[in-house]
Amino acid sequence: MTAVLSAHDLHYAYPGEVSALRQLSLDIAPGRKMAILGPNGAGKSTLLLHLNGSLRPDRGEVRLAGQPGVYSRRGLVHWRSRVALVLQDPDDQIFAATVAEDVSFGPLNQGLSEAAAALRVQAALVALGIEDLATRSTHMLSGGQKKRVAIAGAVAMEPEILLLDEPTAGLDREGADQLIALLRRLGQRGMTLVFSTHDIELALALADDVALFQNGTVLVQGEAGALLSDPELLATAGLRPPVLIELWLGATKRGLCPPGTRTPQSADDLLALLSAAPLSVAG
Ligand SMILES: Nc1ncnc2c1ncn2[C@@H]1O[C@H](COP(=O)(O)OP(=O)(O)OP(=O)(O)O)[C@@H](O)[C@H]1O
Repeated sequence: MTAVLSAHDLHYAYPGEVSALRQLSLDIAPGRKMAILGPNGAGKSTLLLHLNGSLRPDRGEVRLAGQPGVYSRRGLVHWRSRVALVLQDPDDQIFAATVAEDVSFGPLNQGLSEAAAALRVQAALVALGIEDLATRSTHMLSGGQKKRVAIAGAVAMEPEILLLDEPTAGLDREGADQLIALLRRLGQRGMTLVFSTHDIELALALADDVALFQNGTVLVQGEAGALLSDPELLATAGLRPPVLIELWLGATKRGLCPPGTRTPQSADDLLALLSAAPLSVAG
């Protein structure tokens, strides 16, 4: 399998700073949802900025479908039409006067006609559940609304790969749940998703794959179910398994869950496993 996007031995230091990325290698498989999981300051945002060519590594290489990234103006337009990035702070991303204008920026920049861009805008606003905000001034939005507008702007570009920096930060529970559902739908349509988070529960709920990040490098990457249910491995990154996994591991140890089953990703998954256990053991 060729990675759709990959990083090879990246090194990067901000001007005057100690290094933010070191010896970082990562493979992103097509059509998968990957969590970049790590604590504050680990370098997650810096990595995402490299993955769409916004930052250029001091050493190493980012490859798009196996080809080295091209940093010329034309190369970057092509790169960013395939790999869209949603920044952590929507105020860094939104600059047009109205929501519809802002969301149309990407498609128009891709060379679409006004009419084709308008269709993309409408579809993205519907997908994010914010079609009623189309004509609103971007200055008059709440933080959560701005976040959705920023995501709509990226979705409207119909990228192959969508990078999201802390996508649920600043959203309330309902907003976060809606966003997770949307990202799952985009994943089902074949879009590759890469999101950074320090929230291990979000990684479990959404990711197929996880890259454990610490001090500017990837400690390990692997399938989410296996990685998030390995307490020793997680401890090396200063993390504990998600609560659901701790319950599942404890229940399996006590014979309340059949061994060797798939890692549960939700409370419903765990309840199904518990109800499948033989009554004589469970009782
Ligand atoms: N613009 C910048 N100039 C200088 N140093 C920076 C800049 N942005 C980030 N850094 C430094 O680079 C390192 C990695 O930061 P980065 O924002 O990539 O981490 P992160 O894992 O995304 O953190 P968080 O979860 O807090 O967003 C940190 O030490 C940070 O202080």
